[in-house]
Amino acid sequence: MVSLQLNAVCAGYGRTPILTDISTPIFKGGQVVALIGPNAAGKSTLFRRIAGVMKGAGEVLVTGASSPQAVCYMPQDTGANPVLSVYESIILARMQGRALKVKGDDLAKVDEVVDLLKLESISHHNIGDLSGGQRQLVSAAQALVRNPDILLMDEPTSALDLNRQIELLRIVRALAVEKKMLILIALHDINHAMRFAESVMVLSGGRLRASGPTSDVITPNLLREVYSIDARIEHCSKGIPQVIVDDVADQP
Ligand SMILES: Nc1ncnc2c1ncn2[C@@H]1O[C@H](COP(=O)(O)OP(=O)(O)OP(=O)(O)O)[C@@H](O)[C@H]1O
Repeated sequence: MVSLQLNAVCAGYGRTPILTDISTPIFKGGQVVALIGPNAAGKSTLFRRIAGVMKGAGEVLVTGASSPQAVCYMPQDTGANPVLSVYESIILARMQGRALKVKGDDLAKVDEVVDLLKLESISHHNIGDLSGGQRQLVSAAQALVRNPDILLMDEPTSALDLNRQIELLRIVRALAVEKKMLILIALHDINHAMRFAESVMVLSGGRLRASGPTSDVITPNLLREVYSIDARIEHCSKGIPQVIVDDVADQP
């Protein structure tokens, strides 16, 4: 099974350091890990560093991967050419880094993902004609179709309506369990983190403020220190902890 551990990881842009000394426990496949933190905390930068798009000091240790292209980074929006159809853009994502000949099992995988994310009705539409939420679902499809061992999803629900947010996160969680994938998701919605992630990493100012089981880490104290809000943890009718925000905290 795949596993990921960060050891004193750093990264920056030019001479400006952004991430400092990030070390984590070992995260194993089969789970969802939420990455939370305020704007500009360094969440996307950390994903780029894990995906190998950025270099820096420290180690990103991946073991048990099934292929050399174990890690897939899903940006918030699809970068696909606007004149491609949805279906074509998903095939191209599937074929990334492989021989150009599309085989039957590639098309079967594309069909599976189109079906999973309910994209049939728009599969022949051009990317340039889609709504923001539809583009975001195509970005998710482009990531899932590659069947990575480790999937880094950067705010995958930011453009989706509430129903589709829950639907996508349910699919993601089921895939993590079923395919033993390790899925890291950057989220601004703490309640989604509490509902769908076993573990959480909290970034603030480019440093790891806390990490561990979601219900242990997300507390009123942490929310006050990291987000400057006064909040309580209540439980929904299914018994899942959820954050109720009372106010913006007084600044010290
Ligand atoms: N390409 C870049 N060149 C220079 N600085 C950058 C670049 N991308 C991001 N930064 C800076 O790095 C810092 C962290 O940005 P990053 O996008 O990683 O934060 P984030 O936690 O993902 O933020 P958000 O929640 O707002 O999406 C910010 O100060 C940002 O201005």
